[in-house]
Amino acid sequence: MAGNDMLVLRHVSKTFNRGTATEKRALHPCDLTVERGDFVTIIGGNGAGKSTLLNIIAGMFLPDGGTVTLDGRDVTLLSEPQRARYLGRVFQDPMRGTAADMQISENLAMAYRRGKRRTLAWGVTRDERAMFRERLAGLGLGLEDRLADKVGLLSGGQRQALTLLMATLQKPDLLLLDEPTAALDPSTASKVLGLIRTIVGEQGLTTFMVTHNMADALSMGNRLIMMWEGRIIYDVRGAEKDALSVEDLLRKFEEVSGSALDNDRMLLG
Ligand SMILES: Nc1ncnc2c1ncn2[C@@H]1O[C@H](COP(=O)(O)OP(=O)(O)OP(=O)(O)O)[C@@H](O)[C@H]1O
Repeated sequence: MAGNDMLVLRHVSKTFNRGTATEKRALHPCDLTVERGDFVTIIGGNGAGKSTLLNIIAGMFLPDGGTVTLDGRDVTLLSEPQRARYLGRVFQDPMRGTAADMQISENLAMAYRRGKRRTLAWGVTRDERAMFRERLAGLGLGLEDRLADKVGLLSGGQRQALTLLMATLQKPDLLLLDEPTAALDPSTASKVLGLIRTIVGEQGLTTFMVTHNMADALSMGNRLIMMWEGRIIYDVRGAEKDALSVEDLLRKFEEVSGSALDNDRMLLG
């Protein structure tokens, strides 16, 4: 394997409810190589297999066949908690990434200690607190003065920003963003996208971002993948991606699928 490949999927497939009336092939055998530092945006209609792909990478469930290799390690059979130390994840639901009844500093401490040997005494050290304050200040949301506040007091956008910070506090091999701004109002969404851009850029993180917003899929990242019916039908990067418009994406979708993109949630930007 080339040393620059961060994630390699080989013939990864997934069928739900096999052998029953509700059998659903969510992912046809799929091959994908993601280079270190790639920022891949993923678009596609409802049920195209985007979340299935992310969930297989995260170890939420095992593929029926194929292998997942992360930074040279075969992680195909590793459980989700075993994989968690290599991955950072932000979900669509702002409630999911953080513990509401714990303080901001405690949430950050949990993220910071992930994968390390637990210390016996619970409690946030003075050094950690200073580091958290500095990192929170970088978000530009005033959270650095609210370390002792319970996370449940924060707005959805603040929680997503905090989840993003937690997911990247220990530089992950791979950052998985599953529609991270879909539940936010447009101005908050654009702030969170700005933070994603900054943090990913600063750390040079290898990143996947599922989005229903075509304009965001075009403006973020260096590579774009389009999915349809459990297949990757378009994969474009660099200058070729930069030159694309939303209309180009719609045309591409029609060309490959033989149908217009019919999706209430698909935002054309
Ligand atoms: N746990 C599951 N059990 C049964 N079927 C599932 C499960 N998860 C996903 N599916 C089915 O697999 C297909 C792909 O779903 P997936 O969630 O990956 O699509 P998606 O592209 O993320 O769609 P959306 O944009 O609507 O979230 C869909 O038909 C879905 O109903």
